Amino acid sequence: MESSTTPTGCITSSLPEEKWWESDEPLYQFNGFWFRLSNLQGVQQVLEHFKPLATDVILASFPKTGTTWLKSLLYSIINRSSKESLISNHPHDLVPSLELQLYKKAQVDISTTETVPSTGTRVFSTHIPYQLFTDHTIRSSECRIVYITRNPKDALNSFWHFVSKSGTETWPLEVAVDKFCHGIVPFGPYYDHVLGYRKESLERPRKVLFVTYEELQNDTKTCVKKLGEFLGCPFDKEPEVEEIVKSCSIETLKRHEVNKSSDFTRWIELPYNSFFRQGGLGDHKNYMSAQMIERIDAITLEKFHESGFIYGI
Ligand SMILES: Nc1ncnc2c1ncn2[C@@H]1O[C@H](COP(=O)(O)OS(=O)(=O)O)[C@@H](OP(=O)(O)O)[C@H]1O
Repeated sequence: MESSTTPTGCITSSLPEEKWWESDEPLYQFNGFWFRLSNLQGVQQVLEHFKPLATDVILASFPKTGTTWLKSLLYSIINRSSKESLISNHPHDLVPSLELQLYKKAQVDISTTETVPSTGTRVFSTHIPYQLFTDHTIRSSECRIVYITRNPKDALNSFWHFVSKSGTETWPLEVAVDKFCHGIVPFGPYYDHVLGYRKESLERPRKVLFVTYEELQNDTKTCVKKLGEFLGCPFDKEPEVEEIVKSCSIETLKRHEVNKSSDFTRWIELPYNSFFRQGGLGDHKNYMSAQMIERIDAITLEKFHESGFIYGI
């Protein structure tokens, strides 16, 4: 879809607005998706100015679905010779977010960015929904995209913990569930986000690789090999795969001083340690009531299963 409107001038004046979480800024709906104002400005810059190179690798995700994990894996796979840099660098600094970087750099030429020095490959992340990209940017480029998704209940549970921890007030989980079910969550609706990339991965499997947090969790080694093949750097030594799996595990990453730090990350004004909680599958069961689970499952059935995607319950 060619995005029809671009927010310019008074960026939000004509956009639908919704309260998301009491202590946070409101969300604005732009071309069917919800954004914080600070995100929207970055998204606009990317949509207007980002020109991917054919060699670029873009990690796309809905928030809280495994972005940080996949950042460390992609960086380590592409840049195998300097895996040790994960020890002193946070994955979010090694693989910068497109929308946050462009926003902060205020249109400075992004081509000067060095992300993976040993190969020259640039690796960026983005939470921008595929539907928003125009034919002139990522869609027509030869760049490769790896999309990660996660069970919606675990993703929302992770988001809720993240938001609750960063604010002064508690955010009732029932409110978070209600907003999520209405699609009102930064970069949401979650379901449209996932389906946009999934459709492209089915139509253009050499361009978009679709992976899930669950498959990564259940068989990290196989996924790492699949990523290597997709990125054009397949593995021929099993120990190399094993080493990457280990060095990118949440247990290993949590031990690095940089990831224990409560300082703000370079691009995102959030503490380094806030991207590592516990990881794993099914933690939503410890927080969500049966009613909340039922409600999300009903929407998952309607949105995913009815469109042929059996996932998320
Ligand atoms: N290496 C590794 N392995 C497994 N899981 C990991 C890893 N790193 C981060 N995490 C967990 O991923 C959740 C955060 O999601 P994101 O990284 O997508 O967050 S963000 O969008 O970048 O803000 C969040 O999940 P929850 O623990 O369920 O909250 C993190 O703990």
